[in-house]
Amino acid sequence: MNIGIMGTGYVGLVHGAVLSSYGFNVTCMDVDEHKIKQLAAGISPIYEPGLEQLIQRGIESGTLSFTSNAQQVVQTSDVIFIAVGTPSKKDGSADLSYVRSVVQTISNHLNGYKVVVCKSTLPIGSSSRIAEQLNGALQASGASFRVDVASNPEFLRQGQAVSDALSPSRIVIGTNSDAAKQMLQRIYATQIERKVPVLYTNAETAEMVKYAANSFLAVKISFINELALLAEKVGANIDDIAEGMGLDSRISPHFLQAGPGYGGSCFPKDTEAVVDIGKRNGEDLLVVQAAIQANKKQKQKMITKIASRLSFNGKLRGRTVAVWGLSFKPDTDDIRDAPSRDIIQGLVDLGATVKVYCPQGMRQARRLWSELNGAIHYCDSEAESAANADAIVLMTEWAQFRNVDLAAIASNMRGNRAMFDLRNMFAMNTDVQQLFSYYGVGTYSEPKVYSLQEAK
Ligand SMILES: NC(=O)c1ccc[n+]([C@@H]2O[C@H](COP(=O)([O-])OP(=O)(O)OC[C@H]3O[C@@H](n4cnc5c(N)ncnc54)[C@H](O)[C@@H]3O)[C@@H](O)[C@H]2O)c1
Ligand SMILES: O=c1ccn([C@@H]2O[C@H](COP(=O)(O)OP(=O)(O)O[C@H]3O[C@H](CO)[C@@H](O)[C@H](O)[C@H]3O)[C@@H](O)[C@H]2O)c(=O)[nH]1
Repeated sequence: MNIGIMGTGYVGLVHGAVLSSYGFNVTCMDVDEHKIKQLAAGISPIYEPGLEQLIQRGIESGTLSFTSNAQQVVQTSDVIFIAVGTPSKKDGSADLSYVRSVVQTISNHLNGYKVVVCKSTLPIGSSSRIAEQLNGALQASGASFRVDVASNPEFLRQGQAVSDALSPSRIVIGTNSDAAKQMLQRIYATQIERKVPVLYTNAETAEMVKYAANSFLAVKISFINELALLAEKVGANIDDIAEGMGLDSRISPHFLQAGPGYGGSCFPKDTEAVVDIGKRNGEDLLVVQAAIQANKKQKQKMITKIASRLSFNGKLRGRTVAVWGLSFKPDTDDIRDAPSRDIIQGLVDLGATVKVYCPQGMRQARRLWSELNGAIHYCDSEAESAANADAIVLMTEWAQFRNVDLAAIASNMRGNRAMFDLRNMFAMNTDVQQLFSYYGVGTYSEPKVYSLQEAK
């Protein structure tokens, strides 16, 4: 079977590489020719553990290829996956311009029966509209064939995308077409044999499962983050609270890690999009709206917390803050909607000198946060960023931060040597807490008064 994938972002690339490892003939297509050249040379444009090796193996075995020739992909594929981005528009609704463009491209080149599979996260009803558009055009042109369209949302997590695609938590197949269903069963045969649960439903339900899952997880995070703020006030410990709650299997311990707020390429845009879909259908999704508001508040609270411990007259002029971690989570170089962006902006606005270090996120930050160039200083290591700093803000829980020589780092800092551990990485480590004026999230700590000479 020949599989075409339109869009080589996270989802297209990981999915394509995994399918090629199962022996399918996969061609990945993208309008970004630079990306295609890189990929054809076996270079992954994104940092994702295991992905580059998988791409190289696919190329070597001849099952994976890359092109910017859409016509060739459409015409040689039995199944075409749509995996282009669906970012947020300013009003929160999903920007479907990439989807529209790719559907038009598919429509222009159709030459026989195919199954078109929507992998992108799409507003409810999109797959059916795509089917209408494609089949309407075929009918108008007098073609003697039709296409089937299925919704097959993706649930992979960045940082563990390859293993998630190899062993997904579930496969959701939304279609009324038996032919499309059978084609997808063949594609996922390996996972189905391994007893991965499969949900067969209609396209609208499949599309909504994706928004429901992401917004529920976002609600869970905002819930624990709000309780973390309260825990700090009342002398309770949020990590213990999360453990105590999570031991109830109805609640589950997952996604109860308090932090600086959720970010990334999915939760922020998908929560906004589902609220927009609700409004268009006359339903106010109040719980999701509250999660979005709480997430904004959380980031602001982190800025206020840092400023209240470090500031002089509410300002941070003269203070130097080292930020560890820019990516929205560890093991990815993705900085889309990362909480670090808003928190760094808040610190810069208060006058702080901000030095940043991230194991993988700095290349993207230099490129995408150009407005911050000049306002922040990029460093080559944790130690360089913290040298002579008043505080470290641990923004993202990269595992390597556990292995740095924190005693040496603390000895090169100044003032009260504050550590704002926004991921509670060292919340159980009393040695680390003795090296710094330590502040976790949702962990009670006595306010410490900044004791060094005030900034000029
Ligand atoms: N990133 C994730 O972890 C993740 C997980 C599950 C679902 N999703 C969903 O999958 C979709 C893709 O997300 P992503 O993060 O992989 O996207 P992305 O923004 O990283 O990449 C999209 C790619 O599509 C390409 N593209 C745009 N227009 C095109 C066209 N007309 N033809 C061919 N290629 C085109 C772009 O050049 C880009 O390389 C989104 O709807 C997203 O919500 C993402
Ligand atoms: O207990 C938690 C768990 C996560 N986060 C934050 O939530 C965000 C998202 O994390 P995660 O869900 O691990 O990353 P993503 O790669 O964005 O994956 C989510 O978004 C994808 C795109 O839709 C889905 O496919 C995945 O199932 C869904 O988990 C990150 O900023 C995390 O730091 C927390 O603050 N606390």
